[in-house]
Amino acid sequence: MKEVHVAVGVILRGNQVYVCLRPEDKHQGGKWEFPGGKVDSGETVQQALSRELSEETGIRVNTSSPLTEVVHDYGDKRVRLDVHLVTGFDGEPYGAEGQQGQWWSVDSLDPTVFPQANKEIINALHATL
Ligand SMILES: Nc1nc2c([nH]c(=O)n2[C@H]2C[C@H](O)[C@@H](COP(=O)(O)OP(=O)(O)OP(=O)(O)O)O2)c(=O)[nH]1
Ligand SMILES: [Mg+2]
Repeated sequence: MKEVHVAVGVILRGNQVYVCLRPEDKHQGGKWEFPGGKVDSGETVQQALSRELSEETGIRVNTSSPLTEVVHDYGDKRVRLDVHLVTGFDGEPYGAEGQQGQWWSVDSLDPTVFPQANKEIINALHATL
């Protein structure tokens, strides 16, 4: 199965991260996610991260650092999540594609409301902060 390369941004402010609700009609729909999306051909991960976060949350990424990389096979789709911690940005994130968005405290993140691959992201986040 082809692997989909995805740039994911964990937007961090204080002890909170910004999460969005995936639309029902999408893969893993109805789950909460960290904003991001597919790395287009000819694009660096950094470029994809900036583009996707601008499209999905309206922010401009200024400072980010690699957090972790997670490969996960959902059976119907295999993803490689290139996850970056976004600590510097301009603007106030919002659901720019009409999706719900919320700030959640890092300590209270419940892995069961995210896609399965996110358990590793949340673990990495706790280990880093
Ligand atoms: N953005 C994001 N995707 C995640 C997370 N966890 C996880 O398993 N995924 C998976 C779900 C999707 O299969 C894939 C991301 O694809 P996407 O639907 O966001 O891609 P995209 O923004 O480019 O949108 P589209 O072209 O499919 O409309 O990665 C996460 O925390 N954030
Ligand atoms: Mg997306």
